[in-house]
Amino acid sequence: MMIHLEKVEKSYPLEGGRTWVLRNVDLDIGEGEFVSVMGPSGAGKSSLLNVLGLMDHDWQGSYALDGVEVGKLNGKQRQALQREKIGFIFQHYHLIDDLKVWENLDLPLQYRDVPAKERAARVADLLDRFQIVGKKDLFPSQLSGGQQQLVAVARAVITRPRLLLADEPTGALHSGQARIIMDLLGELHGEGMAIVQVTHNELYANEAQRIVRLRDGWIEKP
Ligand SMILES: Nc1ncnc2c1ncn2[C@@H]1O[C@H](COP(=O)(O)OP(=O)(O)OP(=O)(O)O)[C@@H](O)[C@H]1O
Repeated sequence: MMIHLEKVEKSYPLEGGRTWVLRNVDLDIGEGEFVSVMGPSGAGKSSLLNVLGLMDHDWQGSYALDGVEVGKLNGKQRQALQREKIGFIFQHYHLIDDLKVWENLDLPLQYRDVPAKERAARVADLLDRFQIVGKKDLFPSQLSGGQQQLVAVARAVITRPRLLLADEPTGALHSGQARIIMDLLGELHGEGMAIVQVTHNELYANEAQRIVRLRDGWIEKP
């Protein structure tokens, strides 16, 4: 199992008690599996993704990623594991405003010491695929919302992570752009990448192999 969650719980303190966000979550995701997470607003979908992506470490229970018990790692080890294995598409794009589009794409490859020639080839390939070659020297603020989301998706996959976590990757996109992203997710899955996508769209959810439904922090039994 690539991901093994057992009795994962998350809550926030609230006057006089706690508000629960994840309840007793047991979840297994296999190597290379493509899973959709659905559920009403506030059900805990983003919270679950943050736990899976090691963005959040303030939870109880057990989470093993490739056999490594994540709760036992310190901050530095968590960051190293995250960098090694996980790509994240955020709901808000988190692009770096003072880097040009191509520099935003290049940066994660620099972190991983990918040689310059290979970096340039991968950046060119994604710009081409996403039909944003003409935007490569612009800054994020000079792009439309949909274009920014495309760049964010490109940045998340450019390092070819083993696990891709996508929080509404098509949320701000018109259907043509959304199709480009869904086709890309399908291809990456075909190449063996494990993908967990949060979506409100039943059609896109069904392109995954399995749908996990959350409600009030609980996983609904199928
Ligand atoms: N810092 C916080 N303090 C208290 N409650 C929080 C905090 N952050 C999130 N929550 C609560 O956690 C619950 C789950 O939020 P989460 O963002 O995971 O939901 P979601 O299913 O992703 O929703 P959406 O579809 O609207 O994005 C919500 O009820 C939210 O109010």
